[in-house]
Amino acid sequence: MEETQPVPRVGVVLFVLKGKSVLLGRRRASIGESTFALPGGHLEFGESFEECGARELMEETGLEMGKADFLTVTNKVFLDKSKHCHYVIVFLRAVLADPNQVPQNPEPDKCDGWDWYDWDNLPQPLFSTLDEMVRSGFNPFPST
Ligand SMILES: Nc1nc2c([nH]c(=O)n2[C@H]2C[C@H](O)[C@@H](COP(=O)(O)OP(=O)(O)OP(=O)(O)O)O2)c(=O)[nH]1
Ligand SMILES: [Mg+2]
Repeated sequence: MEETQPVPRVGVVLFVLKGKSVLLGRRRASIGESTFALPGGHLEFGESFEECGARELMEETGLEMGKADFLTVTNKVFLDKSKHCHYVIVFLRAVLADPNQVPQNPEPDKCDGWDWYDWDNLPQPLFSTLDEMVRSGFNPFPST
């Protein structure tokens, strides 16, 4: 039988911003279990980064994405417990199509729920990639 070699995967992750707040949810997933993370997921065949971000946001929170811009990219190997993965993650900054939309939690097996958190008072623990970005001084807000 042919053996499948592990390969790097591409993820698209969103900093959804509202005022000075960012949308986070506590993960229920093997990587980053119980940590606060941004919405996002795996890029599917043929998708643009924006299409992937909008699809993942809708699937995970029921929210409709508005304008989105490229922010940064990371290249990270996760050696979590028994699961080893390698991700290239494209981070987008996004706003909601309608800022009055309220996040839902259609995937309760994957997330405890979504809420807005002040950037200057983020919850802990943060998902490792996000934690590293915050510690390095990364700021997703547009410079005025
Ligand atoms: N959702 C999310 N993923 C992140 C963040 N930072 C980061 O490096 N990632 C990486 C690790 C994740 O395993 C990978 C893909 O995101 P995900 O696990 O949410 O993927 P998904 O929604 O498609 O999940 P699934 O359907 O496979 O369960 O992106 C983050 O803040 N949020
Ligand atoms: Mg996800």
